[in-house]
Amino acid sequence: MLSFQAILETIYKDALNAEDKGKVPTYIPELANIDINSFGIHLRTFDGKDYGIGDFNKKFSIQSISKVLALSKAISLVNGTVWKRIDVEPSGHPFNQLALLEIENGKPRNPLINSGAIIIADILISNLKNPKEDFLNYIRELTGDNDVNYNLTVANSEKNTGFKNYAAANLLKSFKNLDNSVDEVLDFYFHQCSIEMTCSQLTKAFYFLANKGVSLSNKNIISESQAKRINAIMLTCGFYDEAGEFAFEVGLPGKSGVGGGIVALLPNNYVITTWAPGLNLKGNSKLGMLALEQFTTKTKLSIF
Ligand SMILES: NC(=O)CC[C@H](N)C(=O)O
Repeated sequence: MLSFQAILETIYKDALNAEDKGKVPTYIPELANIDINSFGIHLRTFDGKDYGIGDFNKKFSIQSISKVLALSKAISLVNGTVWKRIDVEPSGHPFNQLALLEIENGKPRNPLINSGAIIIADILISNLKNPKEDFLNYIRELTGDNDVNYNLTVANSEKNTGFKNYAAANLLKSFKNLDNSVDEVLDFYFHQCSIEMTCSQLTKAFYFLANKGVSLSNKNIISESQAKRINAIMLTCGFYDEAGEFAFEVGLPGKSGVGGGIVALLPNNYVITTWAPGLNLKGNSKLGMLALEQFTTKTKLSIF
């Protein structure tokens, strides 16, 4: 097999030549300004090596990738409560779809679609002393790097335009599945989505999920069984109505965000992050998916 660096270089070159790079999202105005030609990949293997190419040290908006870290924090605080309020089934629908939520009486299909993540935000607000500060510190600790911050312009941009998230939170409230006020929960949720990180920071932050719940700095974040379950949820729900396609093409648990990032991992083996801001019609990074499909095909390192 070629070296990991050589494989990343081939994938990188091929992806840059792709004719269709997808489209940057415009529904969050701040994200529409990002250069569609940005592209980075970062890989960390369990023998302690790491490999990067392109814009892997440039910060981007992690958006829905934050949902996995918020879920991990909530589970570490109140495991049982989470599953009384949210299900663990793929939705087969876009991340911000509301119809199912109404039909299913305010119990979101899973914690990685917006309605589920809004409940996780509610749980964190109820259980953290200083929610926004504590959550940011949690991510800094996972990453081993204090240079991780909220982007307040992006958070405000979403606050002014996130009408569907307001609708979801109001629906949850009407079904009595939201303890705190709609405004307070969405303020936290928009901040959480606005966090900016690089590919290499995200690879570090997600290490504990590939490592039985133990972080890069050897701290027990969640139990081995909880890590297994979060990976199962990423595999079945991490890409909304494209989760099947991602499992089919790539074969790894992972999570995407509309900022163009994707983090994926092979337990006990590696964590990989890609960033390419152009999205496909389902809201997942077009080149990121292509690159990861190539990576697991060329290395034969997937869960299947
Ligand atoms: N898929 C995403 O990354 C969506 C996150 C975005 N902040 C939203 O709520 O719409």
